[in-house]
Amino acid sequence: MKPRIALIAHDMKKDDMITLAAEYVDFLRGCHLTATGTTGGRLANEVGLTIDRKHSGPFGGDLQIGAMLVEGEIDAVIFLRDPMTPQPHEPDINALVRACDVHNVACATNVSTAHLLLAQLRTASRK
Ligand SMILES: O=C(CO)COP(=O)(O)O
Repeated sequence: MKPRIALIAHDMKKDDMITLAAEYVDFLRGCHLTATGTTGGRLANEVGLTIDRKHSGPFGGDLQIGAMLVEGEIDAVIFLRDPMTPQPHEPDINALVRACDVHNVACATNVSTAHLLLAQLRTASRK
């Protein structure tokens, strides 16, 4: 089965997400990708990925992805959070990260961990 990966980035981290996705584009093309609205739009336009786009984070996108995760529909989350900027939907962000912990779903919240996670998933997919 294709890895099912959620990709989410706050505004100050979106450029990092684009760079990361471009680096793993060949692998990501073979995955089922879900993203919050604006992140997904940029990944589609700038990296050419096919993405299942949910609402923007502040409008419930994190919660939609959290609900998918609870239903067992997401294998890994790359969530590049901005720790320096207050977000209006902080409770939704915490709910998504908590859901990852509750359901033991891998969740990378910074670029270094995202590299480790994507590299591992890519290696596993080649076996
Ligand atoms: O706010 C977000 C995650 O909490 C991301 O939402 P967007 O991808 O729509 O900017």
